[in-house]
Amino acid sequence: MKYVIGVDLGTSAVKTLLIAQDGTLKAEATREYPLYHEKAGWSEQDPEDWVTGTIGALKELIDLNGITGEDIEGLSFSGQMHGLVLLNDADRPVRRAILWNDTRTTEQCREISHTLGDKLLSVTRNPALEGFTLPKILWVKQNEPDIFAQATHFLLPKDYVRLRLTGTKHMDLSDAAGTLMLDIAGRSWSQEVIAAFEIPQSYCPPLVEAGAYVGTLTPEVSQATGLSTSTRIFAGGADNACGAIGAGILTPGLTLCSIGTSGVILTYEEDASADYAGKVHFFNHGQENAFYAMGVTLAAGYSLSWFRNAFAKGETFDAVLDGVGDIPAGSNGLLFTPYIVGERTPHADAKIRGSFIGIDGSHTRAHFARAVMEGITFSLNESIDIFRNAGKTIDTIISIGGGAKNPLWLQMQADIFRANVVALTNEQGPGLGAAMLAAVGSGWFPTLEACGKVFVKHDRVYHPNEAVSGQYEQLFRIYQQAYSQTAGLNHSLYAFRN
Ligand SMILES: Nc1ncnc2c1ncn2[C@@H]1O[C@H](COP(=O)(O)OP(=O)(O)O)[C@@H](O)[C@H]1O
Ligand SMILES: O=C(CO)[C@@H](O)[C@H](O)COP(=O)(O)O
Repeated sequence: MKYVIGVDLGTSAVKTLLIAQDGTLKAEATREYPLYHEKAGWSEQDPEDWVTGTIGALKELIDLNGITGEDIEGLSFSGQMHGLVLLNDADRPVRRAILWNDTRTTEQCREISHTLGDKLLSVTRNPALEGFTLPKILWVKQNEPDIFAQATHFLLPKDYVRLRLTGTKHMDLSDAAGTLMLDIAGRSWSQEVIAAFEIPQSYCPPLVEAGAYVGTLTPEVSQATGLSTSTRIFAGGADNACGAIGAGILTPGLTLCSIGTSGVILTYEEDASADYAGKVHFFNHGQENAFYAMGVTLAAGYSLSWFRNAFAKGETFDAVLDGVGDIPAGSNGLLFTPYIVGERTPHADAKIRGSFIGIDGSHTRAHFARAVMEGITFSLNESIDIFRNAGKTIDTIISIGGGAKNPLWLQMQADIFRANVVALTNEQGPGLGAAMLAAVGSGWFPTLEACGKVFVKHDRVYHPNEAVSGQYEQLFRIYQQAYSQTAGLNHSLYAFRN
């Protein structure tokens, strides 16, 4: 039997999937790693943790499943986007990686917007947001000049892991799109952008397609994992591009909802002509010559994880959500805004923070848990609103990520989004997309669409309940007022955060 492996370098953990030629999941292995929040708004990881975790998970995948390295034909990656890994000339990180959910760079974003003016949107197709990579490079340059002086080039998280596994250095277009330095339509580094901030061309790695063959494992990694040096390694893509591939979002008309640490609503774009005026992100897809637009809720699953850690430590998500189904839509008047690390869509605001509004003496922990789920889903609905207002039809949504594990949440998505929500059997998120890139690269299928027909399997469809949807529509209009009603208070409280 032949297999491919998908490696999903997530924010909370690296997940490795062993996938057979019929698309079935044969095994998986995961390694978690820590996040460092030294100051409010900061979020960092140690790239060495990613490498150790990936090698450990790959070894477990091979060791425990009675297969040999030679059985694995291809391996590819999906990675958390935007994280800055600054490297020296020996290809070693000069500091910890600054992640996508780190919001220290508001000043640098202002500088980028001011310097590039209209060019920013026309070339990079995105506004300057704290999470993107270019502002992080400028932050290190301005705040840690001694460290910056040691750096000679940069990579994104999964590119660094791939470098350590294969010894080859690349960045794929779908991930490069999130640096704010790529000419998205032209599919090349924007000379205008990098020159404007005096970033030498040599800082930017060679660009490849997500499906490109990039090499084989080094003998050391082969020995450490049990994988063979004959396994072909393919570049891989940004986690949202891979999530879209793994959910079969490969043709126009399809929409994805992903609730992982962050949450996204993503729609397929067959060319770069759509213009959302920067209200949503616009990036290159992992499928060649295609694109996608997406709105991002920074703390989607993270809000529920925070709630569990703060108020139900040690409990499973199922235990935390116990009783939530008995509470009516609207959590008996309790509303939650999931801005606990700032927000991106539709309010790009690093200083906003979350609220519970309408706390009543009768509310129990289950009301709070339901309000958290509803608030996250309302936030995602803001992105759906943007797409619908731009003329897109959104009637069917494929739902993935940890949030898709709970049937109640899937029904809530259908009710709030007023769309049919499709769950996948064996939902594996971006890791499956990475495995599909490896399967196509290994010659198992001629195209990603052909692979999707075998690998992506639909499960139950959740239809909106008209009465509940009507209630949620009213609640959503109330939710939409919460940002402007709480922004001033939160901005004043900013000075009191550590
Ligand atoms: N059984 C569950 N029920 C509801 N939500 C869940 C469940 N399991 C995980 N989640 C949510 O999914 C999130 C993790 O999703 P995942 O896709 O694994 O994250 P990432 O890849 O971003 O690290 C958690 O933060 C949690 O909010
Ligand atoms: O910043 C973004 C997208 O722009 C995030 O979606 C990251 O790519 C990480 O996502 P998780 O899968 O860890 O939630």
